[in-house]
Amino acid sequence: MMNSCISTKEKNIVLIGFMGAGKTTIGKLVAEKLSRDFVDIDEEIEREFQIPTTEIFKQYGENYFRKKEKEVIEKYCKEKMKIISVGGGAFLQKEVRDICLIECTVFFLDLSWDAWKDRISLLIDSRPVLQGKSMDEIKALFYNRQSIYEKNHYKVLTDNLNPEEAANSIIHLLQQG
Ligand SMILES: Nc1ncnc2c1ncn2[C@@H]1O[C@H](COP(=O)(O)OP(=O)(O)O)[C@@H](O)[C@H]1O
Ligand SMILES: O=C(O)C1=C[C@@H](OP(=O)(O)O)[C@@H](O)[C@H](O)C1
Ligand SMILES: [Mg+2]
Repeated sequence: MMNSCISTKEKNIVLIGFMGAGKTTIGKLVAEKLSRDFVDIDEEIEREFQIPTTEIFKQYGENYFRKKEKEVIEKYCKEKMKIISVGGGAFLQKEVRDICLIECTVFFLDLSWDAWKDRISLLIDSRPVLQGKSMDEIKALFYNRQSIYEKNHYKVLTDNLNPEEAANSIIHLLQQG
């Protein structure tokens, strides 16, 4: 069932952007500040499988993870008032882009490559897509992925914002309508 009759104020908020852009961290803060429920799609999948994402990729493969990711996103998109952080690869799937853009308010957390590369050590162990890649390959992935995030309702450049400031920017944009 589609949520097309849901008012903008009640719509889920979906955070998209490259791995490490801060979707999980900032999403939690937005949820706290707005007293809404927070859903992290990766955490939901990890809870179901009882293993981390890196293990899901190893044991079941990326295609299986993507199928599961789509199912979980479709499930939460049918709800309302949630703050949802999706993984950085979720928008690779057209069905995911379409349902999020139609049913929810989508914020792209943008970050420059220069700012992102300083975060690599925080990410390398937990992001299967980065493992075994050279810095040049990761840079190419970063730029190739930018086009999938172009379709959004709002974009927040987070280079000079701490998580709290980024969460406040999202809330400010929402309140402005
Ligand atoms: N605005 C920010 N400034 C500095 N560090 C950040 C910011 N947002 C997130 N981080 C840090 O970057 C890492 C990745 O954040 P995370 O929320 O997991 O990103 P994502 O969910 O987009 O992959 C974490 O260690 C987090 O503390
Ligand atoms: O970009 C990707 O392909 C992925 C991003 C990860 O989420 P974050 O964007 O929260 O790191 C997680 O879904 C998985 O490791 C795959
Ligand atoms: Mg995350």
